[in-house]
Amino acid sequence: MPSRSLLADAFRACPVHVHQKHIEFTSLQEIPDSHKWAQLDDDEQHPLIDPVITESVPVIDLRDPNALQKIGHACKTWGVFQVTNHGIPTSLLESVESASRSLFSLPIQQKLKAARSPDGVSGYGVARISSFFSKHMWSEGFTIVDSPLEHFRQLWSHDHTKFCDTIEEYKKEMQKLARRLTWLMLGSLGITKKDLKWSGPTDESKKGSAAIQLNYYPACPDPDHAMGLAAHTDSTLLTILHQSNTSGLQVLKEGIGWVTVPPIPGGLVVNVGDLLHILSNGLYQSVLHRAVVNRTKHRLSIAFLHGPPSSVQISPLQKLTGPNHPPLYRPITWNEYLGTKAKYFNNALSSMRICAPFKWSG
Ligand SMILES: C=C1C[C@]23C[C@@]1(O)CC[C@H]2[C@@]12CCC[C@@](C)(C(=O)O1)[C@H]2[C@@H]3C(=O)O
Ligand SMILES: O=C(O)CCC(=O)C(=O)O
Ligand SMILES: [Fe+2]
Repeated sequence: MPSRSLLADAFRACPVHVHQKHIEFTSLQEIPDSHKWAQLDDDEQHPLIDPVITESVPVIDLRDPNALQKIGHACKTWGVFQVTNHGIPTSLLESVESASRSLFSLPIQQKLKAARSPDGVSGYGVARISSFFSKHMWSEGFTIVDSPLEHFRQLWSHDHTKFCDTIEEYKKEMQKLARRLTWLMLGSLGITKKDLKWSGPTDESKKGSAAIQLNYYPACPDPDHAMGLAAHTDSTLLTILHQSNTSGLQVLKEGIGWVTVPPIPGGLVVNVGDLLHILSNGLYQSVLHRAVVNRTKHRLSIAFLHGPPSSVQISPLQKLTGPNHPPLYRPITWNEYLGTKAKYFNNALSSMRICAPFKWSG
């Protein structure tokens, strides 16, 4: 594992102060006004779609000989897909889920010992994007960048080692899968390792950076007026999400509305992130998604946020630009992009556009 990644420096210059009292969700019989959102299904522009009667997010078996082409199609049309036969052992997914469950079950005072600082990236707290909303979200999060040792020692003074080992193993396996998926996603656009200067296979400094986000959504007495995690795109190349067996993830499909991504046994959700959208010069969409909550069941999700080495400049790949397709975005590093996102949130991409968007044909 690389010692300390530059990603930890990303928010030093743009601290996020979220003025939110930490509450014990489970003790509440009704949602307080601070957490009450407008009726979620009232959005006429983006209605909620029943996945049984409409299209659903593609499920791709990585052993399928046509996986490359199916992945390319999913990235262009949905910006998200689920993968099966991905090689991550079920036992590891269960261990990381169980570690997350233990973490969020701790008393609030204990969790706050590992609270994320306003200018930090790692630790316990609300989602960074909370500062953009007047209402609070019905969730708790824990972000891991680099080693979780110090925070885990504060949470569990005696048995933190086993939780650290689980996270390290998860990071190692997910890193491999993320690199494989990146090549499949870029490969279906005709991009090879030669086209990407920072793609060296072994050099530590060229390995992508990553963060792990543990999300916990307690059961909620009024789920239609609560938001687990508000609509956002991920500031990554790609995100791999494991969700516990309760549904809650929804993605916005253009021209259709919010579509639920149901948990499937052994499946992992893969989102196209903003940096892959930039690399692909707009061919792949970074998917807008959100998490809703459930009246009786709590839900956990574990996101592996995969990015490039944090100091590498990301810009539209030369092979995907030309007279009819000029570069849509200026070059930017992952760290700079996280700063831009912290400032402009869902307008971050448009803030770095250098030419008017165009439609790709085909
Ligand atoms: C690498 C990162 C992406 C992220 C910000 C972070 O530094 C670590 C947490 C990530 C996360 C997870 C929940 C949703 C999200 C929007 C947020 O508030 O924190 C993402 C951030 C992102 O993708 O922009
Ligand atoms: O919990 C989910 O389904 C979504 C989580 C998510 O979008 C994230 O962690 O970035
Ligand atoms: Fe996300």
